[in-house]
Amino acid sequence: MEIRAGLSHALGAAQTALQHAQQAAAAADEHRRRVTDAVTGRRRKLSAARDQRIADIVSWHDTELAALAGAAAAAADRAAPGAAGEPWHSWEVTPLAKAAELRVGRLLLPEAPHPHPERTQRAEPSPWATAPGTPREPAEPLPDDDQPEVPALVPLLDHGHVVVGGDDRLADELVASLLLRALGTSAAGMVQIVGYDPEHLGGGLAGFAPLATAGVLTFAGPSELPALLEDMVGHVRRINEKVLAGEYASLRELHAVTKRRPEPWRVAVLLGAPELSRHERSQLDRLLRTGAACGVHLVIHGLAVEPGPGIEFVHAAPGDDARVAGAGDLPVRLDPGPPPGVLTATCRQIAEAVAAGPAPVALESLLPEAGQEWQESAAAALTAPLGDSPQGSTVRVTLSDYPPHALIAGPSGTGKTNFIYAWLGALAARYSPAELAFYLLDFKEGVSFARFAPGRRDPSWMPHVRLVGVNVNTDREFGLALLRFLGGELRRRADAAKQHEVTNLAELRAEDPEGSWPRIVAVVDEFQVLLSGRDAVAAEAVDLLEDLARRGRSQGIHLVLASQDVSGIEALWGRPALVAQFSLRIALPKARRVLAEQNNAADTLPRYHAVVNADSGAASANQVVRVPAAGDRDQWSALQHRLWRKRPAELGPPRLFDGDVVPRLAESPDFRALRPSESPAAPIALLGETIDVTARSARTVLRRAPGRNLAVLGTRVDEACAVLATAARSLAAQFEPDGARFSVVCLDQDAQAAAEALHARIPECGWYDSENVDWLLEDAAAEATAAWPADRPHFILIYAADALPGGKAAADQLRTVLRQGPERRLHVLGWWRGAGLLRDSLGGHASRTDPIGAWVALDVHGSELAPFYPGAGAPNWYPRPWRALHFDRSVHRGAEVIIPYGTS
Ligand SMILES: Nc1ncnc2c1ncn2[C@@H]1O[C@H](COP(=O)(O)OP(=O)(O)OP(=O)(O)O)[C@@H](O)[C@H]1O
Repeated sequence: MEIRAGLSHALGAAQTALQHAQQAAAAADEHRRRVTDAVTGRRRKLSAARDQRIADIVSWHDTELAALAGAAAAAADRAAPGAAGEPWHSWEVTPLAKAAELRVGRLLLPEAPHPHPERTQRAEPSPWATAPGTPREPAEPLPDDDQPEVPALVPLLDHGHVVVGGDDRLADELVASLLLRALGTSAAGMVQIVGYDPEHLGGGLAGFAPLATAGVLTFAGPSELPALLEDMVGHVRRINEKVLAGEYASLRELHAVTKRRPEPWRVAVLLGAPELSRHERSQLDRLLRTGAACGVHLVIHGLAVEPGPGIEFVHAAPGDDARVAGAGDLPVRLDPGPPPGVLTATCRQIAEAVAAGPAPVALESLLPEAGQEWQESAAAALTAPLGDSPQGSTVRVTLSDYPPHALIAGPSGTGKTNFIYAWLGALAARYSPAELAFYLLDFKEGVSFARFAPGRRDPSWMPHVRLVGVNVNTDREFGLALLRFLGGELRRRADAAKQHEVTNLAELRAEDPEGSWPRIVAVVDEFQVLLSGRDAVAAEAVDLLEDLARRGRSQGIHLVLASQDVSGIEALWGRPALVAQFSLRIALPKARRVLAEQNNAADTLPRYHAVVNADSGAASANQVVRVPAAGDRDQWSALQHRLWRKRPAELGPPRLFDGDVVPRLAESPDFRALRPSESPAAPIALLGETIDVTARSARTVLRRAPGRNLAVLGTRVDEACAVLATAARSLAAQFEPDGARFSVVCLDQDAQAAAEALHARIPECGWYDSENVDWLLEDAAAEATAAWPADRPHFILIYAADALPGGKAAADQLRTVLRQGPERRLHVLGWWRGAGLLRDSLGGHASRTDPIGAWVALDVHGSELAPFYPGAGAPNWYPRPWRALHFDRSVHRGAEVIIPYGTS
């Protein structure tokens, strides 16, 4: 029992223990299941989070890379804009403000990104600013074409040199690309290429051949490498010395500071070379070191070059194997060479532009700032800029005691007139009219100086201009008149100088500060017309010129003589003393003889340039200047109006003498000044306008004295009628009504209308023709011989006096009137249709001619006038349309040329 009881107890305990154990096992199971579940869940979550994170990172990476590639492409665009980087299919010449890097191919980036289109387009905010980890939309792949392409660029112009190695064909294409892009990014002619291609004799640059015609491309022969290198080294030396001159470190810097580019880029293309000598090698190294600062660049293929600063190495190879040293290890895919069509067309275009010359510079560049005009004093000199020299410095021209006068030469069309405009404009803007006066004469046909005077379209004038003569090619007397006038002014100045005991203008001005002593600049364009021929006009002109040139220098009178060709002007070269005074010489392209004999600078001048030489043309004094365009009407009138508005109130317009214009009596100052008076003792008959610096009328005075008749000689009806009408109208203007008697006799049908018109203009004027002229003559002859004094003057105007009817009786009466009338205040103003016919009226060959005290000859040759001209000779007169020769015994030593007034 005990045992049983013991067993059963033990059993019970065992069962309990089992139960506990089973419970514990179940609990443990449960725990294990829960833990397992939790692990699985956590793992799933983690991997989801990881996936998300990875996706984010990939997306961020792609976007950043794309943005960076975009930024790189944009930077490349900026570094290589336009023609420097544009693909060939859309390529065109685009001159840039500064040198750019040049595209040779594209960089192959390590992982081609697939950016989101909006992101790559977006420039701001910078992709750098975005924190990593920010969720991004997944990148979408784009078609290949839209991927930002990052070009491979190499610097050349203003930076350094390029050495190309590798595949020959690809290297040639690459060199062609570089050169064309360099040409296309600069102004025509600013990149000059020298080719050295001993293997293919220029074949490597064949496409550029059109440039050779314009001198933009030259070739050095196989043996000429030393000369080529020497030449380039020479340029570097010269540019360092003269152009940079210690002031700038490089042309690039000079350009950045001054905005000027005085030298072209010179690119030497060396395509293969034999072994270089030590000297050649050192020249090459010198260029590689120092050339770029002076715009001398080398493009080398087939020649070993050590790496160095500023030297870019390109390895030409197909596919992805090309490399550009500047881009590190990145593979480069090279562009194909330029299409032949593009290459040839571009080269032609550049050659044409170079041949056409540089674009003109604006007149503005010579003028002081607006508001700064008229600030200079002309006491010592007149100085003005005329433009820039090719080296970029401003070229100034001075007129003073030395050099006092200028000689300008340039064949037609080379810009002589333009040069004069530019010079006068630059002077006029600096010196006020009180400091400077211009007298301008143009012997060429045309009206080039007319712009300085008021015209119908533009009422303004250049305030400094006192006289403008245009279309004076047949009126050489006008040139003479100007020289005489200047001679008078010279005397006035010399007298004043003597009075003040001074020797030149600067001193005179200091002694006489209140006086008006402007410097005078007298310009005579095509002055050879004045000096041509061996007549009296030429002789007097040369004498006057010589005197003016010699003495004018110290009195502030400066002569500027211009001509298409000074070489043949005998009157000039025959007088070495005269030529020597013209020490300022200005030669336009191809001008002959204006510079010294050995000085050929004008032969090679480009268009719109001039050689200015202040030392009588000695080569050492040459200054080349690029002349701005001053011919443009708009630019000119802007300047003229600006100065015109500033003119002093008392300054009137200049005298304009236009040889093509018939003057009008109503506008003659002398005619307008005539007033009627009681009984003028010396009535004035005006005859026409003199060819003079002032608009003066020629006149003859019909006082009571023998010989005071006027004869008009010649067959030209209109001119003869014009002279008679002028005389009659001017006489009539001096008398009260009834103060004088006028009779018009018309004996020529052709003059009828003019005679009638005159008759109608003069009140109470008698009219006679062949029917009743006998009455008048009878009356007049009686009057002329009467014993009683005449109560008033009587002017008889006879049209065609040689046609007088009435035979001998009438002729005698006329002779009596001519001989005796003037003393009785009876004056004949007659027109004879020839000098011989007048002689007949006076009584034939042996008769005296003194009843004709004054005459006006039209188409009558000088020699026929001898009998009416005192002394042995005949006046120098070759008839020309609407001009007449006037002579008045009582006042003239020689005859003067006049212009009849028009009939209106
Ligand atoms: N520096 C310049 N820049 C731009 N154009 C110019 C320049 N010089 C001259 N020209 C132009 O060239 C042409 C000829 O110039 P210009 O009339 O001055 O020559 P010229 O030598 O006086 O000829 P000509 O004796 O036949 O009158 C004009 O159309 C003028 O506008």
